Amino acid sequence: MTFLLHVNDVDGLQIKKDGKWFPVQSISGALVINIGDILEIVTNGKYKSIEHRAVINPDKERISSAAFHGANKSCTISPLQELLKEGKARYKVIDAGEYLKGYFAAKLEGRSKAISNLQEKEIAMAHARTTGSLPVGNVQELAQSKRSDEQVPERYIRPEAHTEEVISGYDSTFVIPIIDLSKLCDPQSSHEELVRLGSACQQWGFFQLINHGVPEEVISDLKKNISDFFKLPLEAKKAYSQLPNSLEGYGQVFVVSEEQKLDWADMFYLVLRPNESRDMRFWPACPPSFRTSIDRYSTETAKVARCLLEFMAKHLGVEPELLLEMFHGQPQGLRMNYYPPCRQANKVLGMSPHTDAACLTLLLQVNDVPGLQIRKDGKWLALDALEGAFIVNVGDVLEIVSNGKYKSVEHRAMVHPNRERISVAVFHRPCQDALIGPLPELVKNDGGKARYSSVGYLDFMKRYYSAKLDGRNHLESLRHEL
Ligand SMILES: O=C(O)CCC(=O)C(=O)O
Ligand SMILES: [Fe+2]
Repeated sequence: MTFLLHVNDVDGLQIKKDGKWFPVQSISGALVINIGDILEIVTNGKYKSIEHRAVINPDKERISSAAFHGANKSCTISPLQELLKEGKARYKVIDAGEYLKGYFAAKLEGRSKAISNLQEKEIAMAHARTTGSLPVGNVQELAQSKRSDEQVPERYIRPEAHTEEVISGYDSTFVIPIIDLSKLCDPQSSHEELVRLGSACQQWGFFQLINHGVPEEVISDLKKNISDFFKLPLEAKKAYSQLPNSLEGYGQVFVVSEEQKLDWADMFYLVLRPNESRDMRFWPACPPSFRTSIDRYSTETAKVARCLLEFMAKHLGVEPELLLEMFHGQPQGLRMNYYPPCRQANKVLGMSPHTDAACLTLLLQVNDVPGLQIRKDGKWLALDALEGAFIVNVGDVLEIVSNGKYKSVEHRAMVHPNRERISVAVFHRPCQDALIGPLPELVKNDGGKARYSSVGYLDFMKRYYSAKLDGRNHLESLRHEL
């Protein structure tokens, strides 16, 4: 937004309207306010950034003063998510710094080329890649409609699902670490447990968290509500279906092309924190206690995540505030994953190999059906979830922020031949305007070597979704060769 002041009350400003130039008659003492390119993009084109120019007065000098209110150079510019609910994104996502470069380079071409270049022409696919998922059929329904001797559709057949070696966690060298939060909090045992926590994040990227302090009934209420929700008739669940261009609600994630192979699962995603970003339309009203149990679970898991981040900062040797300020308001999302049974379980995948984008994920197995596998030394390791423990894993953001000390590890989910499997993950992410890059303290300790480029969080997420099916490739694209 620009505020223009006519310093000596001589007019000369003209704006282009419907292809013609119109003079602006200034009112003494008033400011002329105009919308700039960034606001046009952010409002998804609802507000207009209009071309204007200044003409010279034959007799009088003219002086004006403009105050520009711009975007922070480190943020990412894109249409506001809220405004995309009913429609398409009309502009691409871009870093403010990049945008300004394009702006000055194209400055002399009127309505800056920078903004026209950002206008989306063929938006449907591009946008599915950044935020939404292409619609695909409901897998629970598909599974129920199949006779036992019927083949699953070709799009679900994954030859790679069972060609790689899988080891199960009975060999003690392959048991993922167990971290005790009560020991971390107890001064007597804290140091020793902190060393174990650090080593789990560095060597494994995964651990199971016990004695985490989340009341048992908070967990059991949520588990019961989730199981009951997925038992509802399809129509009742579909009341919460994802809208185009959004991941929130009931549907799928990561489907970005019509050719792509599909996962044998349905998903339900909700934004939980900060509280003001909750969209209650998507919060199931059935079972009746569901909303309350999600809310309580959200509060409790956010506490655990904050506590873990503080200990991780301590282990990394940085001021906890430096890490925590990226997570101001503790943004949090929740995903329920429903994997129907599949007679050809050994031919399908519940969830393709991926890393989690967020900083820290807390995962619960809702029923006692195993299926999670993590990549360890080039093999897949099947994980045995401990009753009552959270499976915690380091996401991409934490790998980057820790300058590569902590590892974001690939994992996938398998399907059971005759039992449904349900899991629920809470993702703790940085604020929308955070710049994702290695913490300067850690870079300093690493002899000044930043192992990753810094990018705005939204730009990072765009890369994440578009590279989703390539395992860790989006992370590799940010990694510096050192
Ligand atoms: O269902 C699982 O065990 C894994 C789920 C998962 O990795 C995710 O939701 O990101
Ligand atoms: Fe995951």
